[in-house]
Amino acid sequence: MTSLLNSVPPTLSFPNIRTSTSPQAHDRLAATSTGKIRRMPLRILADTTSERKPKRQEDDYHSTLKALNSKGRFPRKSLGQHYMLNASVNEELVAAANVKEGDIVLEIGPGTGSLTNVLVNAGATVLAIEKDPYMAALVRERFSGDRVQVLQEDFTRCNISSHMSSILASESPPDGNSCSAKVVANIPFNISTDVVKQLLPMGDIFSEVILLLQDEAALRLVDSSLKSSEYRPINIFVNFYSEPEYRIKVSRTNFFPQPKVDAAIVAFKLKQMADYPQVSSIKSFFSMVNSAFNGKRKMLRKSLQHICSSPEIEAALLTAGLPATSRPEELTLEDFVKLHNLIVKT
Ligand SMILES: C[S@@+](CC[C@H](N)C(=O)[O-])C[C@H]1O[C@@H](n2cnc3c(N)ncnc32)[C@H](O)[C@@H]1O
Repeated sequence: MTSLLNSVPPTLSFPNIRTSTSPQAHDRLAATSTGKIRRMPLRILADTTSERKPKRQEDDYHSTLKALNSKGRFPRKSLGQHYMLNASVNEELVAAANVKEGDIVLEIGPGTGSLTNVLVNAGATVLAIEKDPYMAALVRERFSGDRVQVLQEDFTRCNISSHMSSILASESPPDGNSCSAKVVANIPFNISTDVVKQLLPMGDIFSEVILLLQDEAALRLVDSSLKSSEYRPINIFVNFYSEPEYRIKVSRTNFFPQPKVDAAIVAFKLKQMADYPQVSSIKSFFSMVNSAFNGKRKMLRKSLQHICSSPEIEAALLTAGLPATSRPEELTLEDFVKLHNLIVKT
């Protein structure tokens, strides 16, 4: 695994904002400068032509902090506001999704817009969902002449299918073909599970979901092996709906303020519905998987007794090529699928 270490020059300092990790200090970080958001003069020229706009300069440490200062904002811990200071991490995120001219990209939590900037430079149309009204206003203002739509909403509560359907309908080419979309986001760590649960079953809308996650959570989602104590229903869920890949470790030193943990880029290639494992009912499948893990130490012939009798479960396990004494952490996704189709009558 590669690690992007110390890519923010350690000698750089910004006089108005101090970095710290304690909650009190996090909330005390006052932004006192009146510096304005940097705008590239070439943008104005580009607005007057139908040609593609010249690329803007990438954000760096100073521009990110300056953007925060321009709105008198200080990072809010409750919103997981750890801003990316290293443009090459944003480039990695965009490259992982292979974003091309004309792609439609959902970004969750654009913050100051440093990743949005790279997405726009790659030619994407961006739908950005930002919960913080001040940051939503900042990004809306910053990208006012670009193909960027900013919605001030809580991602965990918004109707993302409906937002995406509207944007896909308006952006689809006139030949009747619909275009597919991607997700690229540096999300707050505290909503990672919600985001994964909401987005992975949306293979009809998104082809790739590229997220910057907490490193440990990323490893648990992607690498959890059978019989490990980290193996959970979410692992079955992730592999049911996607092909996950741990891409690159990102050191905590790349964020402002610096979090207490490292991060990692994870790429989820979403499956289309036709490629999901064949189960008679997805709802009853996950209900069975959750019940199986509720009694993690229990054998399946006990924890699944509400579905059918112990002898029937033992017989199904043997038919599936598994020991009658199997426990949930010993079953792969394929094993769970076989077991479900043998014991659940829908
Ligand atoms: C980790 S910061 C990343 C900011 C920016 N993308 C960057 O790379 O610097 C997370 C961003 O998500 C926003 N956010 C937090 N909770 C959110 C939610 N539930 N829905 C949408 N945005 C949220 C925060 O306000 C913040 O701007």
